[in-house]
Amino acid sequence: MVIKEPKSKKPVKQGMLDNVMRQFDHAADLLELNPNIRKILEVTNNELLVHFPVRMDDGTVKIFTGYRVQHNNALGPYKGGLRYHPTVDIDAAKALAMWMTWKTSLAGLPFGGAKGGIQLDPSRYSQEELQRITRRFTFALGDNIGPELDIPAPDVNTTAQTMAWILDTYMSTKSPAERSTNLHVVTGKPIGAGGSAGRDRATGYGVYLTIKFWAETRGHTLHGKTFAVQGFGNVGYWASHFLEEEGGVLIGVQDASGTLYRAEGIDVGELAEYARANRGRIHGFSKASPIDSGDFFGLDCDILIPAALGNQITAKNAPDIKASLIAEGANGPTDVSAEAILLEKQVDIIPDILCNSGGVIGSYFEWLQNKNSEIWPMEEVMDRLEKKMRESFNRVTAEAEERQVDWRSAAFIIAIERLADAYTQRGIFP
Ligand SMILES: NC(=O)C1=CN([C@@H]2O[C@H](COP(=O)(O)OP(=O)(O)OC[C@H]3O[C@@H](n4cnc5c(N)ncnc54)[C@H](O)[C@@H]3O)[C@@H](O)[C@H]2O)C=CC1
Ligand SMILES: O=C(O)CCC(=O)C(=O)O
Repeated sequence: MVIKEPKSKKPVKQGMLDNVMRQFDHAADLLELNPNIRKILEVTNNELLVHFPVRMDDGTVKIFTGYRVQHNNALGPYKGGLRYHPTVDIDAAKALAMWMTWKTSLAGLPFGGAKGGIQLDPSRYSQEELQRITRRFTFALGDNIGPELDIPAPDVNTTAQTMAWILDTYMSTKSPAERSTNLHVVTGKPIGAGGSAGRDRATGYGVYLTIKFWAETRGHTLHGKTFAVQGFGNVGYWASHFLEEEGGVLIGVQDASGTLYRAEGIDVGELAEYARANRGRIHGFSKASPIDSGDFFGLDCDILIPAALGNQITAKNAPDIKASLIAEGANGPTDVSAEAILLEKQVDIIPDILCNSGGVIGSYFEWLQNKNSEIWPMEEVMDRLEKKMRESFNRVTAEAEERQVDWRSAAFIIAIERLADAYTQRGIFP
């Protein structure tokens, strides 16, 4: 199924914002979405940009720029990660916040969508500096975040530790009575600081589950299936770990430091151990061969898992892709023109808002446990996660079948319809 150009004539900007808007427009056209609801959903509710000073280890003061975009909260508090990366800007935050709105809606969660972060390269700062940067950013965000208002979580280059610093800083601004009841201001925390069992692996496990469901749908087994993963951080590692457990063979890996290939398979645990000792980088791992980064997406494998940044699969490299499945661990890894090429080639694509939704579902479980003073065991978290992922996957494939559209369009339609119902039932658009 080829994605048609949207009817609306907006200026075409390169980048993730253009991509998510085109995806939205396409689904809204298919749905014949009420034009008033369309107007609401195509804009963000709030966009916060903060500049804040931080003292560096050498005593100098540096000014940083942070962002938090709150796209929509019709279904519940704003929810979404914080990214620390040089490419973070207002448009990136807007695009990622919109994807969060569709993702939480599709998953049937009582959340809206937000995203943010800081424009920086974390590899240039010490841990102490990153802690001070995070604390000053949290202070600058002030009461624009909150457990019932906007709940951040980890994303690229932010971790459970980052969330713990945010929690601690946020708490320090509250009265003693509020301090014990605000643990759910962030999710993805370390377990000892109120985190949930399983949130660390929830996104990668969800990616693996959708691949497993895909294999069932197509009548395949995962045993012996070859896969390549771009990004060997939280999402890429855990997705690879679970796929390997099921008999999948990792033949290619790319991260910001390099690209590796081994036709006979790369041991996921060994590579992870190497990366852990090498500041998270895979470069220099001796049990696989370094290859040219431009050859990564054309690797001969069954499954490709982009689990790094947006707009990685483009019209330039899409024709080279040999995999029969793309499982989008990352947000927005495939641009609209690449998607048209891939669908024409009959490559299956599990869209990001479905494929990587295990993370925010895991975050919802953490938020619920904090709110209700509960602690769930790992098994319960993983069982509930699997149930929710299966429901979402089945709904998307059934909608796609019924409407004869691709999986991304079906996922967007389900997500937008839920939001449209919320606005209609509130009586705003009788
Ligand atoms: N952490 C989470 O729970 C969730 C993350 N995601 C998405 O998954 C993707 C990855 O996130 P995380 O694993 O959390 O981040 P991470 O910071 O743990 O790992 C990012 C990985 O991407 C690699 N990378 C960065 N730039 C690259 C480039 N130009 N080429 C190749 N590799 C590059 C890094 O080297 C690293 O291995 C992002 O798109 C994020 O938005 C989506 C849902 C939830
Ligand atoms: O866990 C969350 O709240 C959001 C994670 C995230 O940023 C994402 O799903 O893209």
